[in-house]
Amino acid sequence: MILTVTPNPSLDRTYEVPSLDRGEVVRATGERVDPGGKGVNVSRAVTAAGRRTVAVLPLGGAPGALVADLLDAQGIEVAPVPVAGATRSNIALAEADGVLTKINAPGPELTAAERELLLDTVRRQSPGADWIACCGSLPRGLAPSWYAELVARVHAAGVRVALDTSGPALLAALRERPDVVKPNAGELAEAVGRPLATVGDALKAAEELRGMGARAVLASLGADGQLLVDDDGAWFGTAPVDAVRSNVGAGDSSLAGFLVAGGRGPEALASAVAHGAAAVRLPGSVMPAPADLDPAAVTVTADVPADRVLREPVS
Ligand SMILES: Nc1ncnc2c1ncn2[C@@H]1O[C@H](COP(=O)(O)OP(=O)(O)OP(=O)(O)O)[C@@H](O)[C@H]1O
Ligand SMILES: O=P(O)(O)OC[C@@]1(O)O[C@H](CO)[C@@H](O)[C@@H]1O
Repeated sequence: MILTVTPNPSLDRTYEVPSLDRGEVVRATGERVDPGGKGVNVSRAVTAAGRRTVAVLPLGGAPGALVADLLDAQGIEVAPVPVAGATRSNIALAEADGVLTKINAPGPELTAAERELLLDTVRRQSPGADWIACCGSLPRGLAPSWYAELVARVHAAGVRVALDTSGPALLAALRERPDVVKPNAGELAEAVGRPLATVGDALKAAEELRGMGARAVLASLGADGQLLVDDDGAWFGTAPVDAVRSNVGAGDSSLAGFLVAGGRGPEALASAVAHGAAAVRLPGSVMPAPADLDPAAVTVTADVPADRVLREPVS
C-alpha cells in the first residue's frame, strides 16, 4: 500500500484556450475539473496502476466536498481530515501551443487542532504502508519544518518516505534522510542556489541534495527527461513525446510510476519516465492507466549525458 499525504490539496480547474491574451476575454475550448494536490495525484496514478493507496488530506467547504466526491467516483480511498477553511481551487490555462499557465491559491490556514488531527491521521494510516509519499506545498499554519518532523515520525514507524516539496520545507526535511526526493528542475536549482544549464548541472545538484541527506534523488527535468541518483549510481531516462496536452501532474505521475515499480534503481526510473510521458499526453491532470504507457519508448542509461544542454534550462 502507498499512503499519500497532501497537506494543501486543491480542486484543479483546467481551461483549454487557443492562446492567452492578457486583458481580453479568453473563450475556453474545453474545461475540466480534477481533484488535485500532488499527493492526491500520486494516489490517483497509483490507483490507475491497479495498486492500493490511501490519500490523507485536509478537506473543507464546498470545494473540499467536491474533491471528496471526485475521489470517491475514481475509487480512491481517502482518510479525510475535516478542516474549517475551504479547500483551495487552482487554475490551469493550457494554450494550444502547449504552454501552460498555472495559478495556485494559498489554501486555508490550518488551526493547531487541525494540525494535530492531520498528524494523527497519518499515524493511524501508516501501519502496513510500503511507502508514504509526502507531497506539495505546506498550507499556512504548518511550519517549514513540518515535513522534517513527518519524515522522522514515519521513519521511526519503519516506513520509507518519498518527498516532493520545495524551498525551505525541502531543505529542512533533507536532514531526516528521506528515502527519495523528487524535485523538478526549478526546485533543484532553487535548492542548490544555482542555475541549471546542462544535464551535468542537474546531476551535480542532485548529488549535492544527497550530500544534504536525501538517500536518492529522482529529478524530473520536464521535456529533458529524468535523472535518478542513489547509492548505486546515476541514471538518465527519456521518452519522446510528440504533442504535449497538459503537464499538470506529470511529476506526480512520475513519482507514482517510480514507487509502484519498487522505488529503487533503473527499472523504477524507467517506470517513472513512462508515466511522465503518458501523463503529458492526457488532458488536465488525468493520470495514465497501464494502456496509456509505452515502456518500449523509454530509454534509460547509466551513461549520463552530462554535456547535454537542457531544452528547458533554469536561470
Ligand atoms: N514537454 C514534455 N515533453 C516530454 N515529456 C515531458 C514534458 N513535460 C514533462 N514530461 C515528462 O514528465 C516528467 C515530469 O515533468 P516535470 O519535470 O515538468 O514535473 P513537475 O514539474 O514535477 O510536474 P507537476 O508538479 O505538475 O507534477 C518529465 O520528467 C518527463 O518525463
Ligand atoms: O501548490 P503546490 O502544492 O505546490 O502544487 C499544487 C498543484 O499545482 O500540484 C499538482 C500538480 O503537481 C496540482 O494538482 C496542484 O494544483
